[in-house]
Amino acid sequence: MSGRTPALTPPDSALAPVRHPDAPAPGEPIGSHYEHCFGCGGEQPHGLHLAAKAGEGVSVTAEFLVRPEHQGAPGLAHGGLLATALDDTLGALNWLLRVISVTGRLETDYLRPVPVGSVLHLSAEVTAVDGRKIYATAEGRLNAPDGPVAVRADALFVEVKVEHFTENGRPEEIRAAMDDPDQIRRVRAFEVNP
Ligand SMILES: CCCCCCCCCCCC(=O)SCCNC(=O)CCNC(=O)[C@H](O)C(C)(C)COP(=O)(O)OP(=O)(O)OC[C@H]1O[C@@H](n2cnc3c(N)ncnc32)[C@H](O)[C@@H]1OP(=O)(O)O
Repeated sequence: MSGRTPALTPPDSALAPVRHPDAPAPGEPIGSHYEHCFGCGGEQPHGLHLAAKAGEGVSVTAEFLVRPEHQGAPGLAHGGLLATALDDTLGALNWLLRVISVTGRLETDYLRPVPVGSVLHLSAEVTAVDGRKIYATAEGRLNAPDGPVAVRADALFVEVKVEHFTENGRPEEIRAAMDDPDQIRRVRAFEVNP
């Protein structure tokens, strides 16, 4: 198994993560931040449809049913999609910290093949915070929360302002999201920490 690169090792000055008082309660579904998100959006027909739940502390869990459209080799999940599943589960940690952050670096270990039809039980937690840098780790287990670990990742997320999205996203989608008459969807797409 690979070791962590220095960029993913929190410095001695890093602090333990703090669960936000308004974070969803353990066991509560987190829901999609954006309906067209490939990882968790309900309106992406070929998306992963990840359903994340808050865990204890600064952690989340999620499940991903590997469907035929997720194949790489015959009958096996594509590795890039497995990285996406890990990345999106890690992204859900934003709701526990109530900050907006994006993936800066993601290092993935593939430990076992993941057959089509498997349910990948994902879990992720923040391990340390250093200013805008959020260090986190995730793993995916086959077919049960205590099944064998098939994939794992270490990641660095970097806190950003909402302008990261509004100034860089394609204007059509930004406008559509901002004009969404559903206020909850509008807030989730743009304001993790209103
Ligand atoms: C609204 C709903 C939301 C909800 C959002 C939920 C989305 C969930 C989806 C899953 C998550 C994603 O896929 S997010 C999409 C994929 N990611 C992206 O598109 C990000 C693209 N990259 C960028 O925009 C940028 O590079 C940033 C924001 C990551 C960093 O740029 P910056 O803001 O200028 O900050 P910068 O000074 O460079 O970096 C800050 C600190 O982080 C460190 N750092 C930065 N990048 C790296 C890196 N790759 N490896 C190591 N370290 C790094 C720097 O050394 C520095 O450390 P020091 O000098 O301070 O020590």
